[in-house]
Amino acid sequence: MTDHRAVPAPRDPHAFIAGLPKAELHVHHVGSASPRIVAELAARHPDSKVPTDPEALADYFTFTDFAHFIDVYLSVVDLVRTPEDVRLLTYEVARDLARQQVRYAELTVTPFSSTRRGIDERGFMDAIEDARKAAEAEFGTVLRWCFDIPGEAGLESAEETTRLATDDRLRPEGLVSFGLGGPEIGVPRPQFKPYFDRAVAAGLRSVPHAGETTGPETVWDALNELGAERIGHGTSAARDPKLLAHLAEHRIPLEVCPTSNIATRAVRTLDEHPIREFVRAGVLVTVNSDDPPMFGTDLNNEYAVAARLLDLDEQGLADLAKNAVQASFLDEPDKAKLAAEIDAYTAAWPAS
Ligand SMILES: Nc1ncnc2c1ncn2[C@@H]1O[C@H](CCC(=O)c2cccc(C(=O)O)c2)[C@@H](O)[C@H]1O
Ligand SMILES: [Zn+2]
Repeated sequence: MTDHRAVPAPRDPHAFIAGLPKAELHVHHVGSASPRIVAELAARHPDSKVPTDPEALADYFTFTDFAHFIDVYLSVVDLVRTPEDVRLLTYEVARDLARQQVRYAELTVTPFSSTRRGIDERGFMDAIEDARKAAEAEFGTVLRWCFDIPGEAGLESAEETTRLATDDRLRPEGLVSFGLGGPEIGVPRPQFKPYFDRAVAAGLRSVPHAGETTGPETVWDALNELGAERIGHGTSAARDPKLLAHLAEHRIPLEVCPTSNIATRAVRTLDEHPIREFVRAGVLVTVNSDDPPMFGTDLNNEYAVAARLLDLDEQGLADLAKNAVQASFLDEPDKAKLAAEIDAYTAAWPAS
């Protein structure tokens, strides 16, 4: 008779992941607008072209390529028109993070896209800060901001983003880092060096997107010209062994967003995703969700994807969550506290 106990059942990591305390380091503010939030904003602004029916919205969020993704992304940006819209979006995004046991998130915010659409800059800053404080008090999720330059919008957007991030009268308390997003093709990174220099001089950490849709040379530029301390995506680094060795040696973490890379067609299939190569090369890998509702994912699902691709058990998933804590811009005592919470959860698993 076969002893079925000898064949371990494939583990379902979902329950463990759902309760695992986590940190999210790469997630966009507008890109986190769930169907529920989109419907609420669209009800306020009925002239919008963004569909509100969840099925139609899922179709709308199917992208032919990265440029198409950005077009659709900007149509959702157009839904956010007043400081009260900004507050609603931010607060509701925090609620969705808290439901996934995300204790700490660095949310990438693009203030230029809002101020150029006519939202008052003071009103914008007050709205995100008000939502941040309410979310921490009510949901226990700590939010911090990364202000990013939408590179394709040109140096005017870089100047404006830098001003908003460094002017002491405007700069929000929760701001910790400075980024660069949008398309990379035709938008060379070195031109943003003076803006990153100013942001870093003002105490912000450098976290540009690089190597999402272009080759490893863009990641080198992000490191050498922009002083990157973490890399958003960095997917194409897998094609350059010297770069992988450099990232590993200098402990520059990658913010890997597997489902995003498939949805924007930056990578063909999950099985071809280079996350395994990154781990094999000793790079500090964090897993993140990028624009979760637009890509039909959430952070928990990204951890499940990583568990499959990296063959992780519960301890491996806990280590992945601790990578994000280590790579975060929390201070050391808060890092230690969150890492201890992850350890305690893992030690108590399976919870009785
Ligand atoms: N996977 C991603 N990879 C890269 N970026 C991503 C990703 N997901 C979301 N973003 C966001 O998309 C924005 C792009 C905005 C942009 O290009 C643009 C161009 C011209 C005008 C305007 C405008 O506002 O008028 C905006 C970025 O700032 C970034 O925060
Ligand atoms: Zn991103």
